[in-house]
Amino acid sequence: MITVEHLTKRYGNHPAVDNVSFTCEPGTVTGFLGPNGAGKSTTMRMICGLTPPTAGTATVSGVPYRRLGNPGRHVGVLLDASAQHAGRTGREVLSLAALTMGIDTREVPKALDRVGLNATAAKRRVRAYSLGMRQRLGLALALLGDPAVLILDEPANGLDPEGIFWMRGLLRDFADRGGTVLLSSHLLREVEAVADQLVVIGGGRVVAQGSKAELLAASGTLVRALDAAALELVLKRAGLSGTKTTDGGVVVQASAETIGRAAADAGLVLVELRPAGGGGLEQMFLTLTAGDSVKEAVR
Ligand SMILES: Nc1ncnc2c1ncn2[C@@H]1O[C@H](COP(=O)(O)OP(=O)(O)OP(=O)(O)O)[C@@H](O)[C@H]1O
Repeated sequence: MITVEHLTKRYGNHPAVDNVSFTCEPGTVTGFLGPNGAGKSTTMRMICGLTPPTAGTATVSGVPYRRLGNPGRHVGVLLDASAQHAGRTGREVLSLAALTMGIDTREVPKALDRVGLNATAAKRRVRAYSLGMRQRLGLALALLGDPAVLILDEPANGLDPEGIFWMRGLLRDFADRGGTVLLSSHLLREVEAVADQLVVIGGGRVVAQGSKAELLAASGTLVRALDAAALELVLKRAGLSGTKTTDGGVVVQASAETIGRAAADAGLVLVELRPAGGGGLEQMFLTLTAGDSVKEAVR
């Protein structure tokens, strides 16, 4: 269980994280989504006691991270895949961590095997690892203490499609066995496939949160017309704000009927009018992070 209450971090006058609250329950994967600079890493660093918050609190299994005795046995953390000592081999990295956590070093080969690092890779120095291999090593390290909670910042970075598929399976299995996972990403497709819950952050603030199903259902209406410029004009005249999609549609925070009537009144031919949720999480993400008016609409 992770509980974040009113977490805030200001750098000078800049609010990197602004009054962020959410919980991650056992048995679930929570996707922590946001564009670059949204405040994901800063939030995760605060949860892990690495960055002191300006205000607010965060607990893991009911306790602030810094007060956890032997934290690696409670929570597995992967914040930066390149944080490992480049001169050590993968096996050395895990062996040292095992000694620190009081774990039998005979667990190390199993941990390497679990993340798909073979005996040759285990003997290589981390500086020779690809980013994907570093992510795998970071995951092995996070899982080594058999924790109940995983906190992973962009763990899919550098993994190939097969690696991403593998990681999803691993996280799903971890949650299905009662674990709690908080997983950040700016690549929405990655999270869509594995998360049950979503927290979407933009400009340091939570702009949407809830179950994936709820959020997709509440993501507005996608409309497309033969004449895109005329549609824009009609929406503007009807006082309907929208966000353009990359393929010529518009996502509008209004019902299909409202949009359809406005189009009919103007004699506009629509070629598509449907809940935007069917277009996937990416559309919702674009909508939610598009502008303040839209953010207000989802509060
Ligand atoms: N140590 C720092 N000093 C000053 N500003 C910072 C510091 N760390 C982060 N920031 C700022 O806080 C904001 C949030 O950054 P953060 O790294 O948390 O975002 P993010 O969502 O993790 O994005 P990314 O995926 O790009 O890392 C950004 O505007 C960033 O420039």
